[in-house]
Amino acid sequence: MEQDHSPSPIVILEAINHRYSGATEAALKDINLTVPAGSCFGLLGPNGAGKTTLISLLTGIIAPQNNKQSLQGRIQISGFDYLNDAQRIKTISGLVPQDYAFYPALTGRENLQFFAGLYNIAASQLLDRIDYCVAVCGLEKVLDQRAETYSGGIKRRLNIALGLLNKPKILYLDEPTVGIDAQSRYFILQAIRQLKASGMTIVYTSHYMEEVEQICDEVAIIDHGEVLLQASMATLLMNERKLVLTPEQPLTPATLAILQAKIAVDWDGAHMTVELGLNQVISDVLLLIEQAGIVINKMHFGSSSLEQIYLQATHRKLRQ
Ligand SMILES: Nc1ncnc2c1ncn2[C@@H]1O[C@H](COP(=O)(O)OP(=O)(O)OP(=O)(O)O)[C@@H](O)[C@H]1O
Repeated sequence: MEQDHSPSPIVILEAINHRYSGATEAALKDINLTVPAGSCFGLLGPNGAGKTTLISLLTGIIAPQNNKQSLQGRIQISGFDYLNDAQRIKTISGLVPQDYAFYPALTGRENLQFFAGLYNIAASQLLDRIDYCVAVCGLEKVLDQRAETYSGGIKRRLNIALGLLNKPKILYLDEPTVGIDAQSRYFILQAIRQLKASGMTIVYTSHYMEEVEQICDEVAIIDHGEVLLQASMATLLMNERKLVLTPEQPLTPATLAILQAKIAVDWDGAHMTVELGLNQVISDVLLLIEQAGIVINKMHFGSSSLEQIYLQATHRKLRQ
């Protein structure tokens, strides 16, 4: 497994296992992860990989007291120990589940007021807090309509607003953009950026690679309950900087040897593939190639997309 640890993790998981009662296989196996504070952390994996289980564990949906026997390993969140400080962890965590978590027959305002009552928010702060959630999620115009009348996108936004009621330090979003139109998707991604800019740590699961690529700065790919890879987005995409060149004439072994003494180049009989190092500049590489007397007919440069990296890691598509 590849890992690059960022300096100040807010969530630390060490050797975490979880097996649902009655299940033959563990849903989480020896999970080691760190979520950098203030990051937008993308948790990726195919159906059944263990993403929701992991979020449920971190947010106490799978209650810690039920895990004292079965939980091996260590979870620390914002300096609090998972088993001993469960209540404090709850107060700094917000969860936006995959399913709608509101009463359809109530209006948006009534839902916000009802769920705010479940937190210990001082009466003097209550209205401001609801206003904050409404503003982040753009619910002003629909606030006094019943939630069941909302479009899919607005329902998702109300779900997010409810997860923000305790102004969490860490917000867990489980597939917040499933089944919504492009405009709502854009709105939600902007809201997530805004929350991150305010200092909130975001843990985000999604099947949409292009979304994750746009908003996440750290990514973990999990499958069959195991972490396959954790890396910063920059490192992940940077590692994949490849220059593919098609020369006019096939390379001779002698020319290849000269080039290989200077750059990391592979030759498959038709294409040269150059792996660019972090500080390597394309023009320097092209100059070397020109100096070796090679005429290039075609050139392609680009990082792999996150989707390509994901497929390489999991050997399968997101939804099969
Ligand atoms: N309540 C449960 N009881 C028993 N097994 C469960 C339970 N919830 C999930 N599982 C199993 O645990 C494994 C991980 O499931 P989980 O829902 O965490 O995956 P996921 O990555 O969130 O999938 P999806 O993308 O479909 O939401 C699966 O094999 C699933 O069948």
